[in-house]
Amino acid sequence: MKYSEWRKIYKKILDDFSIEKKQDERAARILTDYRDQSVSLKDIREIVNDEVIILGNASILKKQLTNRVRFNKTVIAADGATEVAINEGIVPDLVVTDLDGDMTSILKAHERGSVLVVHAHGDNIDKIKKWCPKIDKFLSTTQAKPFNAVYNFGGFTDGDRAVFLAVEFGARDISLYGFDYKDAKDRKYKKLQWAKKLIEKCRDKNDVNIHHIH
Ligand SMILES: Nc1ncnc2c1ncn2[C@@H]1O[C@H](COP(=O)(O)OP(=O)(O)OP(=O)(O)O)[C@@H](O)[C@H]1O
Ligand SMILES: Nc1nc2c(c(=O)[nH]1)N=C(CO)CN2
Ligand SMILES: [Mg+2]
Repeated sequence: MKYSEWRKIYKKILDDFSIEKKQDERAARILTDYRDQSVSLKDIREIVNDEVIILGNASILKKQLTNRVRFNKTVIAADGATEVAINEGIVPDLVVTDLDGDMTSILKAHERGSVLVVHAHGDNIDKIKKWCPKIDKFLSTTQAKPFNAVYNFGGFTDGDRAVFLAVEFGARDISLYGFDYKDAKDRKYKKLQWAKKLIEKCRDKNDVNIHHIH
């Protein structure tokens, strides 16, 4: 999604969650301290196939992954879903994270070959400073205005950002495991309602198939 289009949605999100844009921008600038660790867009393009599986972190995920035959599509884990995937012996091709999932599992996945997509926002600056030095290579994203090698493909939560990223890199058919927008409370519930709305928007704008696996 172009930033000119995302900006209108971003304004509504800033209002809805009382997020300070200036802090999001500050976080994005801090990511540039790690620019020598950048993964190229070409690397991401090679990873994302036509058919993609995205793992969200709803409590149903574990059951959905247990006893499944291994996937032969691109697998993208959204943050906390990485822990469930790794415990089931699945190494995601990509992990989309704002660094508040289980970092031991995320770093383990990275050691085993997962490429990380690290998102900066005003409320994870400490986590960026703590974890980015420990990551070999990653792609940087922001929800504010993109610049240099800090990208914005659209999306807000780790899960819907994974959908926007997949579509940006050519995915046409996306299966969502571990997505249950009602399975949370308070601020997290509100975030999941945004995730749902944004995934629908992404599907309608790009005419891609998105299946929720139950
Ligand atoms: N019921 C659910 N509970 C948690 N995550 C869900 C659920 N359904 C879908 N998801 C997706 O899985 C993603 C990863 O979940 P995780 O629990 O790691 O969330 P999170 O790191 O707190 O999310 P965020 O940082 O995006 O708020 C979420 O960003 C969301 O898009
Ligand atoms: N500033 C800010 N940005 C975010 C936040 C958040 O809590 N604060 N949470 C997100 C998804 O969980 C994504 N972006
Ligand atoms: Mg997260």
